[in-house]
Amino acid sequence: MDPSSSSSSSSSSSSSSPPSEGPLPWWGVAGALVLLAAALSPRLRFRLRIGSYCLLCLLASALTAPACLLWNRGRTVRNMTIIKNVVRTFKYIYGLRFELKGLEHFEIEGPCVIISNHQSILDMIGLMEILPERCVQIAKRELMYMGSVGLIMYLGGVIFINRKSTSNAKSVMADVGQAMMSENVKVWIYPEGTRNGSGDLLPFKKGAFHLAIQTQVPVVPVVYSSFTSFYNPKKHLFTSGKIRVEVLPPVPTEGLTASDVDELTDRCYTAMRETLFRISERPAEVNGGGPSVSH
Ligand SMILES: CCCCC/C=C\C/C=C\CCCCCCCC(=O)SCCNC(=O)CCNC(=O)[C@H](O)C(C)(C)COP(=O)(O)OP(=O)(O)OC[C@H]1O[C@@H](n2cnc3c(N)ncnc32)[C@H](O)[C@@H]1OP(=O)(O)O
Ligand SMILES: CCCCCCCC/C=C\CCCCCCCC(=O)OC[C@@H](O)COP(=O)(O)O
Repeated sequence: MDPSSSSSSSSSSSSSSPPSEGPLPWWGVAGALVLLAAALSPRLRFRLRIGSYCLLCLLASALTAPACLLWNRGRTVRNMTIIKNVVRTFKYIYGLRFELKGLEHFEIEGPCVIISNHQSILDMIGLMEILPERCVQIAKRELMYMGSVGLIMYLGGVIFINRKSTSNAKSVMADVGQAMMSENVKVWIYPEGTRNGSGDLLPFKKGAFHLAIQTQVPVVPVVYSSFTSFYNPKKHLFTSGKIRVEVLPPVPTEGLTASDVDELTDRCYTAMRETLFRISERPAEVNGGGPSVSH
């Protein structure tokens, strides 16, 4: 019997008979069950999607940190360019599309204080979509302990404050003011002081406005449209979506003093709230603006 024929016969017999139908490996079964459960359960689908985002941030941070260290040898605002280019790819993974308006208002020589509304941890994608060069953020210090994400924030020059201690926060912000001027750095602050997914604005904290007046630099308001059409943790909603971003004209602070903080805060709050309602296609409230400063 010709071995080739026997092999061909065995191969023909093997090619004619269906592949051996052994049981699925355990991981195949587990994966199939997760996918089935996710298809059936919005809550699970939401948790898988937002969990993948957290995992992506942790992994991307762990991989970007060595690049920052090799390229820029430590903590410097120059690392923000590397971080920005990495995070900007996330929008493709989650199907987020940005419509940008007013970027020319970022073309400011020298430092400024940028303020924007803050809706969720997804804001990092919107932040990096338009982040100008040499711009760092003010963050709650708890974020420093978020593993590789905390490390990458540190390397990018993020300034950590203790929100629970006004005196500590004020002294840190005073140091920020000096660094802004000496190192020609812009500072991005979320004046609401916390995430707010309501589709409206929380009353503004005053630190950003004190900082701008103390350094006599302009305040540049930035507004992101409401995420509620595609992201709502309470409804386990997290799909793809469009985000309108509008950079408003700089608000000058030359000649202003600490006694002008409340008026400057109100002016920015009102302009941002009107913009938020407009770009989110939400009817403006009949009774005008809400409270602008924390009481
Ligand atoms: C490669 C993959 C990467 C994957 C990860 C992606 C990105 C990571 C990398 C980089 C991006 C990092 C982005 C991080 C974003 C983090 C966002 C946050 O953490 S938001 C929360 C923290 N931020 C804030 O809280 C800012 C807003 N808060 C303030 O500005 C506050 O004013 C404050 C300074 C914290 C003080 O807080 P307080 O509650 O006391 O607020 P008030 O404003 O009411 O002030 C009380 C009182 O003090 C006076 N005041 C305030 N500040 C000052 C000042 N600087 N000087 C003088 N006086 C001040 C104020 O006027 C009040 O007095 P009065 O009522 O009499 O007027
Ligand atoms: C080894 C320790 C590992 C820790 C695991 C951490 C798990 C989460 C990991 C990554 C999450 C990605 C987050 C990207 C940065 C988000 C910045 C942000 O938006 O923080 C919220 C803060 O603005 C306001 O907080 P609050 O609304 O006041 O609350």
